Parts: sequence; C-alpha cells; structure tokens
Amino acid sequence: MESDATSSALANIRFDVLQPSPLLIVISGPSGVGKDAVLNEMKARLLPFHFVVTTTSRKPRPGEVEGVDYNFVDLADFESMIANNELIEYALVYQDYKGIPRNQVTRALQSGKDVVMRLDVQGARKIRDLFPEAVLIFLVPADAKEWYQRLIDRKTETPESLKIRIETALGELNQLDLFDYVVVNAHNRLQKAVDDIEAIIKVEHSRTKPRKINI
Ligand SMILES: Nc1nc2c(ncn2[C@@H]2O[C@H](COP(=O)(O)OP(=O)(O)O)[C@@H](O)[C@H]2O)c(=O)[nH]1
Ligand SMILES: Nc1ncnc2c1ncn2[C@@H]1O[C@H](COP(=O)(O)OP(=O)(O)O)[C@@H](O)[C@H]1O
Repeated sequence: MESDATSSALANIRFDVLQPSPLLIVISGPSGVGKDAVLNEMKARLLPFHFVVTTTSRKPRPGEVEGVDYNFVDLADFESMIANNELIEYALVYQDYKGIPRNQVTRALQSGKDVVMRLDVQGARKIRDLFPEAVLIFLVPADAKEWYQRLIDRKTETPESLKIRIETALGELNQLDLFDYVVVNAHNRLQKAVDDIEAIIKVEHSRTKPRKINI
C-alpha cells in the first residue's frame, strides 16, 4: 500500500496524453492505379472511416452505384452546386466535373470519424491548401507497364479517354512532393497496399502533435 505522499504524487501524474483527432485522409494517384479498389477493400474490412461519396457529372460506368461510387448529377445540377457553394472543392477531371460536398465532410469530421476521400492530384493539392493537416497518400503501381495493362483490362476507357489519362499521369507524378506518403499497389498485392494504408493511419493517430483539421 503506497504512502499518502506517493498516492498524492501519483494523482498528479496524467498519462492520458494521447488526444487523437479525426484525420482527413486523401488517397490519390493516376487513373487506374487502384484507388477505388483500395477504398472498396477498406470498406470490406469494415474499417471505422467515413468514405466520402463525391459528386460527378460523369455518366455512371457499368456496375457503378449511385450514392456509393459517386453522386451522379447532370451538368446543370453540378453548376448550381458550384453557384451555391455546396462544394469544398471541385475540378474538371478528365473532362468531367467532380466535387466534394461540404456538408458531408463537415458532418463526418464532427462525428469524430476519420474521413477518407479519393481525389485526383489537383483535388489533393486543393485539400492541402485548404487543410494543411490533411494526410495525403499517393498510390502507385509497381511499374508503368502494369499500370497501362490495368487501365486496358478495366475496359472503361475509349482510346481518347485513355490518351487523356496517360498524358495526365506524367504531370501528376511530378507533384509527388505534395504528398505525405507513397503506397505501392503492385499487381495482385492489393491486400498489402491496404495494410500499408491502415498502418499509416494508425501511426498518424500516435503523433505527439496530432493533425487538427479545422473545417
Ligand atoms: N478533384 C477531385 N477529384 C475527384 C473527385 N472525386 C473523384 N475524383 C477523382 O477523379 C478521377 C477520375 O475519376 P473517374 O472518372 O472515376 O476515373 P478513373 O480515375 O479513371 O477511375 C479519379 O482520380 C478520382 O479519384 C472530387 O471530388 N474532386
Ligand atoms: N493490386 C492490383 N492488382 C491487380 N489489379 C488491380 C489492383 N488494384 C486495382 N486493380 C484493378 O485495376 C483496375 C483499376 O483500378 P481502379 O480501382 O478502378 O483504379 P482508380 O480508381 O485508381 O482509377 C481495376 O480493374 C482494378 O480491379
């Protein structure tokens, strides 16, 4: 049984120093690298994150689900969302509008959940400007050949849209310094890529200077 002096000293020692706050996590990278596949695997693992469903004027691809992959709207509706300042960020991505609904992200962060969004590199740059404390992760394939094959095998691109995506990727790779982490999503190694992302998020919650997102 400790003495009174010891117990009063112990009463002043507070080890509850870890004050994690919800992270804003951006997963970015060139078209076809596996951002959607990574997010789907994270969802399949029932990780306690809010996955932002962004809004697009692009037409749904076969298999894409409204409210899951995107909120699909027509161009006029997207333009009124811009006019009504409903989007934290928006961009013309491969000739289609894409944007992040402000209220969805605000609500998610206020709920205390880590918020995950997948954006193209220009979107990641805007999030960096708006929220310097966001965690930006750049996904890469093992090599260009594997990446090109993945885009082809996905069967979602016309020759023109494929050309746009390849031209865009070069410029995106030159912006790597914008990101905090690079994760390799190698052929048939999706599980490892998601393990790496989980590890990054875990470590980010152990920082002595937590990343505070002011939204
Ligand atoms: N800037 C920005 N990019 C977005 C948003 N939503 C999705 N994206 C990105 O837009 C790009 C185009 O997406 P998509 O049309 O599905 O083509 P994919 O990348 O070839 O699958 C992808 O890099 C997405 O991560 C958004 O709200 N803002
Ligand atoms: N690690 C991987 N190994 C093999 N194929 C993959 C891997 N990750 C993703 N893919 C496939 O590559 C294609 C592009 O992935 P997708 O998630 O659509 O990329 P993005 O969302 O970055 O455009 C899809 O057909 C997907 O199933």
